Amino acid sequence: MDTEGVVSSSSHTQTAQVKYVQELAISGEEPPLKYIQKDIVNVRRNQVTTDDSLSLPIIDISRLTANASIEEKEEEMEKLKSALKSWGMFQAIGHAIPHNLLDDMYNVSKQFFDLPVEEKQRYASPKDDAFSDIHGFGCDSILANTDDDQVFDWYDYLNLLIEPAEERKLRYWPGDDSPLNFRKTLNEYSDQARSLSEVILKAMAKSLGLKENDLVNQLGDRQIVHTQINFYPPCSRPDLVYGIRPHTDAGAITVLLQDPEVEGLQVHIDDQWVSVPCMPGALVVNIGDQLQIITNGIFKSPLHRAMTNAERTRISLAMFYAPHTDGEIEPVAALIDESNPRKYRNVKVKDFLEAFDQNYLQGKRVYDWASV
Ligand SMILES: O=C(O)CCC(=O)C(=O)O
Ligand SMILES: [Fe+2]
Repeated sequence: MDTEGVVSSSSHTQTAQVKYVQELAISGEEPPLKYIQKDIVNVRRNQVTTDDSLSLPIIDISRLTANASIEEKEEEMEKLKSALKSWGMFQAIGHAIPHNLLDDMYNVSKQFFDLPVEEKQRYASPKDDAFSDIHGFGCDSILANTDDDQVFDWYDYLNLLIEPAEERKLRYWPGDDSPLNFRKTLNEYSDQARSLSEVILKAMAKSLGLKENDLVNQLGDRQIVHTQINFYPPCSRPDLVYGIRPHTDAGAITVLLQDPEVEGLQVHIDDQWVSVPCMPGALVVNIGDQLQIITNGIFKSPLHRAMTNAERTRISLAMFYAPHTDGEIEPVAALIDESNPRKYRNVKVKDFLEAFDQNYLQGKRVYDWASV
């Protein structure tokens, strides 16, 4: 057994010492020790709930837009607010993104991971990138800040910075020839998902009694948009590994295109893990830590995780929206009052992300670090 999860190869890229999970999965053998999570043996704490009354809220975005009646808007905004206060996550239906674009995005993502490893390695992540600054194709084992005790998650990824457009690192972007139309599809999808994120941020602001643009403005005009396409091959022991360990997202808001058929996402609420069902055509939206800070803790950045299974590969595509790393964030003044005193201090985004990286690897949450 390869206990390090890493083999030597004479690859022509900088990432010579990597074994991708996709390759490990081919043998069908038990996962290497390096992937066995220490906390997962605590079966009771890890089990997913059987309580049917706990199901992720569904928000109809069409009821939040100009075409909806005032009553519809108010009703849906209340639902949105309550979903974000308790779950921090919801399924978005009735959004304007055509379903065939979602299918196309899923298909080009799948086609990318179907390419031979040597071809994907042309876009491989450099080994020395910090966790929150990874670009390109990779897997856990290439993170520079993983030490010997670091347990790896059972997934490979493609991580691409989309905005600001002038900061794109196109050398990590698969071309439009292989997979066919990859860039075109990603550009179309990211444009539409960006508009959706703004519709949602505006509705969130209004639901909190703020002006429509108050949250959008917090992200600034140089907001960071990046995508992470996650590829989870089957694992012969899904009870021992995480696809992605329990974590919160660092940014402001995340829009997730889930696999249309294979479940795996779970969210933590009321001390229980709840499965997020596949809803073809829907997008899963969640708050990240920075919006929890900006909303002075009113909206919750939910703990979530991705599980694998023994039979089927699962793919998901997350779009993360966050303030630029040059900026600073703090709770919106109008959300601080006697009943909800200021919870977080003013923090530089750069410092926040550094703290996020350290906390992530230790399985801790970062909001404590930002507390007043
Ligand atoms: O695969 C999923 O459903 C979740 C992915 C995720 O949480 C992430 O990329 O941050
Ligand atoms: Fe996440």
